[in-house]
Amino acid sequence: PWPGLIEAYRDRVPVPDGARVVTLGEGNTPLLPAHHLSELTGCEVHLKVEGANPTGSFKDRGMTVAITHALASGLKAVICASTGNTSASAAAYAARAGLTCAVLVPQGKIAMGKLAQAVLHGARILQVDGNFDDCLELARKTAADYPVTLVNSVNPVRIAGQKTAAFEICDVLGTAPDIHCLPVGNAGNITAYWAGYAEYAADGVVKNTPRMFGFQAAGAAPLVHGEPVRDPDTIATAIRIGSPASWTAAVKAKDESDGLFEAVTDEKILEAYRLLAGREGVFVEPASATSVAGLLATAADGRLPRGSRVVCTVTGHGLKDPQTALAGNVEVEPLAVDPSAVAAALDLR
Ligand SMILES: Cc1ncc(COP(=O)(O)O)c(/C=C/C(=O)C(=O)O)c1O
Repeated sequence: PWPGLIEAYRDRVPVPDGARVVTLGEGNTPLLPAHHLSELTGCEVHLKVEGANPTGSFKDRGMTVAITHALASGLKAVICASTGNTSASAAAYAARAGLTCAVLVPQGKIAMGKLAQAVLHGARILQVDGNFDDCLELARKTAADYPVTLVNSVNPVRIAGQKTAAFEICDVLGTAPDIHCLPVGNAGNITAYWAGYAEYAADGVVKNTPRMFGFQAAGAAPLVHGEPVRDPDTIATAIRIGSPASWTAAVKAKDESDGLFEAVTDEKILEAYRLLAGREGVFVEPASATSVAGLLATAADGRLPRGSRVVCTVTGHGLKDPQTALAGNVEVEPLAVDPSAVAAALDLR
């Protein structure tokens, strides 16, 4: 059976000697061939389905390591700022470890599924009248002044855990992909992927590294503009971030990999969101569809060499944000009154 991420990559993920490993069986997520996207782009496209993690997003990869370290440190509480998924993951792993968890979330801008998770896992939820960046500043100040561990991705052990996604992709494909597409918010994940690919290449496990294609929502694209965005806004609330904490490392990953940052509109994000669920059978939250919206945009304007081996990370499960899933997307079928009505609804006549 899959032992969880730390045991699976013991020699590559640092944990304190004798530490009790806190795991929920995270990692080993599907790398799914995307037949429809491959046809559309003329590339060999795979989806790294991170919604399959225990709390429904890639955050679990970093949180198993961060909470294992926090428990070993003897401190009794952890804190994080979050647009939602980090808080859901921190709350779950803290509960598993018997630690108290405080989460700072932007008031009214957290998707319902994520809030439900933090509530049920028993986190102390503090809604901040501001955006994610304000939450992170408050979390950092609190962790500096009080005996509580900050478990945001500014904590390097989070990056150490998240780089394992790159290892899994290489272990399955036998090589690194030519191009890796992913959404970018606070920029911890693109930093972690690049660290993982570079580590595997440096150790000769793979012979190549991918170009890192980081995509941001047009209303929240500081890395694309080259300067912070004061009032970021996008329907993809998970990446509604104006000043990424891992800015420098993300730019380094983009430059070293000969990659790019590009913005995609909310409209294109929702198109990819519907296409993933409707044609590939993969239900992701809007921020996750940003990577596929970006893939399609670069394919459309000829920046994706045909036949390229591409991996798109889809970072969170669609159930995280049921409100967006149902907003204006649903033609409610008439009540099924008799078999002919059902047949009609299935166009079986
Ligand atoms: C579904 C989903 N997709 C992409 C991102 C962007 O990753 P980063 O570029 O590493 O920030 C997030 C990030 C969420 C938080 O930052 C948080 O939960 O506080 C996410 O939840």
